[in-house]
Amino acid sequence: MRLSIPIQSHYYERKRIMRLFEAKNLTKKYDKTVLDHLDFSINEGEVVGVIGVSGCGKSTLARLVSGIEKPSSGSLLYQGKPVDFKKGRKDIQLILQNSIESFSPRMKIRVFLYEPYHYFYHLHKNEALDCIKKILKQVGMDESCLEKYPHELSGGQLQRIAIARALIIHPRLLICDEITSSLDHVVQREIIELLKKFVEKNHISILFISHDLSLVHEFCHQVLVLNNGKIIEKGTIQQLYKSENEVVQNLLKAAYLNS
Ligand SMILES: Nc1ncnc2c1ncn2[C@@H]1O[C@H](COP(=O)(O)OP(=O)(O)OP(=O)(O)O)[C@@H](O)[C@H]1O
Repeated sequence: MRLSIPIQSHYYERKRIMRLFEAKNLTKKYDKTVLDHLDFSINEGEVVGVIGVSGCGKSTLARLVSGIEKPSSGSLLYQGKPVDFKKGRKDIQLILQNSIESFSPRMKIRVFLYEPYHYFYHLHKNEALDCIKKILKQVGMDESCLEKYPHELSGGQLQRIAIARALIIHPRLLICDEITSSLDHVVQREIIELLKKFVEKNHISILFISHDLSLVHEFCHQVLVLNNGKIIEKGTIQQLYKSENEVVQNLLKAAYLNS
């Protein structure tokens, strides 16, 4: 009993430092309630998966966490304080399923990758070029892509460029909304391996939205199951396999049948 106070307070301190992002009572209503009082947190260096059937609110969640849309009620905390999306724009980045939509068709990849250096770091083009070459190497692309337009690259290559651009900004939290859905299995694995390296090396956190449970299994430390806008289960994927919730069991069964 005498030992419990220091141990608990030490543990609490550690937890407090590690917690990067928190959603409390997060609610979004359009004509109906799409997200209903969600509570969850993401620690530094943690990959949190979000799964659930189509229409359960996954992309809406991505838009709220990335600040594209405002919640109807509830709060979003970053390092324990309400997220200031103007100031914190750099720290939280979103990558979408169809990267081609985030590219301007008339903008060469070189310009697309230079923009964040200019906007966030005020770097001159020549100074940025060295950094761009480095990050391209890290995402497994070579310099020849710099003079190309988006339509000249494959879906997998564009997704790597989108990841490169997000990483240039040095985010602490990366939100990935179905980023591998339109890619074949080999490229999907390559993208996951790439992200794993960034998590390990740079200790970034990821909110990983996916309907592919095998990727979630392989990549995520913790998983949230959304259903009708509510979190119906959270835990490791191993814990989900033990869930008695019928919706969770059906999701796992469907994943097994599709694999
Ligand atoms: N801007 C909006 N206005 C009104 N309703 C919306 C809006 N955006 C999303 N919705 C509704 O919110 C619900 C959740 O949509 P959302 O796209 O978040 O689901 P999802 O789980 O990502 O689906 P999917 O897996 O099919 O992409 C849907 O019923 C959708 O019609």
